[in-house]
Amino acid sequence: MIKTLYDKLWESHIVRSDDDGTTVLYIDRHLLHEVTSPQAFDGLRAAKRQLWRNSANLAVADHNVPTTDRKDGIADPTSRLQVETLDANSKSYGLTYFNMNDKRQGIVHVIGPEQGATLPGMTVVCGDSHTSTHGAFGCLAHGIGTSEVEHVLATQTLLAKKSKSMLVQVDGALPAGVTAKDIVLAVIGKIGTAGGTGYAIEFGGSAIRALSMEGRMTVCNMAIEAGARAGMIGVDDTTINYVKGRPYAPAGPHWDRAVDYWRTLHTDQGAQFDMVVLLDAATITPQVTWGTSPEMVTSIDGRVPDPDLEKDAVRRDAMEKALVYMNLQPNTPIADIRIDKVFIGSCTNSRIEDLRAAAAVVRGKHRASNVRLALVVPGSGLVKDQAEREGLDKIFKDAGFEWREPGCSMCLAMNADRLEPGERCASTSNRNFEGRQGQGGRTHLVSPAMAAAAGITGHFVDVRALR
Ligand SMILES: CC(C)[C@H](C(=O)O)[C@@H](O)C(=O)O
Ligand code: SF4
Repeated sequence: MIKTLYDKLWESHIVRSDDDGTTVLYIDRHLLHEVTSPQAFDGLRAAKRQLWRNSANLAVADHNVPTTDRKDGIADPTSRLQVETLDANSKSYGLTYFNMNDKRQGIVHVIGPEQGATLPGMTVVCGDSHTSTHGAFGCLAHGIGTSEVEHVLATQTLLAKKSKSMLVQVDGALPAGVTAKDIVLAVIGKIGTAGGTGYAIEFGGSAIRALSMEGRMTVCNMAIEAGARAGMIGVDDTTINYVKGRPYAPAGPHWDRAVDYWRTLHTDQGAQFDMVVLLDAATITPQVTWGTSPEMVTSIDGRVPDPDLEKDAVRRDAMEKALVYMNLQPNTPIADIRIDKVFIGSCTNSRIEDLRAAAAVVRGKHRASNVRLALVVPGSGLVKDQAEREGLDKIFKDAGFEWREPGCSMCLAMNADRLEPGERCASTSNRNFEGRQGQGGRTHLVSPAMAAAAGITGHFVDVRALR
């Protein structure tokens, strides 16, 4: 029988399925962080339930951790309480937990794959929308709510209904200087933030196949911003080579058996999708968002759009509102927009390859005088170590960029790293909603190379012209 990757992942995890499609799905890996787990543990305790399968869980503190000296602990009482609560819950339930001083600590979506805790063929859930990231490994991976976190802890299953399937096929060669982030921003620009609603998206095509695992994770990470709960990519040699030798990956004879199975995890030739979207990689340029939704995006050589030219009244309203919030005038060339801060980090773009790309741009140059702060926040302690072994920290520091400890940081400003009201930021993160990086802050989403380039010139610039 001819199947999509999604069919295969779904069917191999059904515990029970009712006539109306309601399905009890087995969950292989459950990742936890401090924001969405406290009530789940409270519920578990109140009902006197135990963990169904302790070893399926991996917990880490990431959203609220400081990115400067951690010896002083966490100053903000709310953040401190959240992290201490995860410390205590992990201890009392005997969970595997990377606390904030553990070298392996980092953003939950960076450390899962890094540890080999995310493996092809798994169902992976976490109380976090960007769990779609893990789909890059040929997994069925998506975010869940806090009551579902409790359900998974107690039963290792989830109640779910199958989504429709969408193939986003990106063929051709990406131009130099254009990255996975530009692909996914271009996809969202094309289908919109509601385009994937009700679908599980598989990304395919030669441009996706050519991406590293880091790049594939960037693409799947933002499937949720296209409205889909899950994004996924079929398994190939790139996947298998990445997983090999990681701490939680199978070894010895188990490895060979696993690889045999993993190699079946791709969509069969001729399988049908409910919807197919095609993109030509050769036409994609460096992307910059200009508004307060990831779909409000254009090319670096474009201009801020003019709402007066928009015929749809709802869209026109949203554009007008966004331009007021962003303090931008219609028709302004994107390259004329000056920035105050740079943020290189987040589960979208804080892996080693992202840091290498940014460092290659800033090497031997210096932060522009109008850029008050340029933060580089590695996705994990191990990414940070690797970057330091390669001398990337020195390149950033010499260029006037700050080199920080791992965590979510200024992606959502739950810790001390934030934009002040009115500040404008070139950010490698995934959301540009009002106030996302601090109240009144203005976020422009870009790739790491583009964020680095903006940090050097003080305004958005085509990174391809800078080299
Ligand atoms: C805090 C968490 C629930 C949230 C999410 O689910 O995405 C966060 O990670 C985000 O990126 O906004
Ligand atoms: S880095 Fe940002 S998007 Fe990712 S989990 Fe943290 S807050 Fe959410």
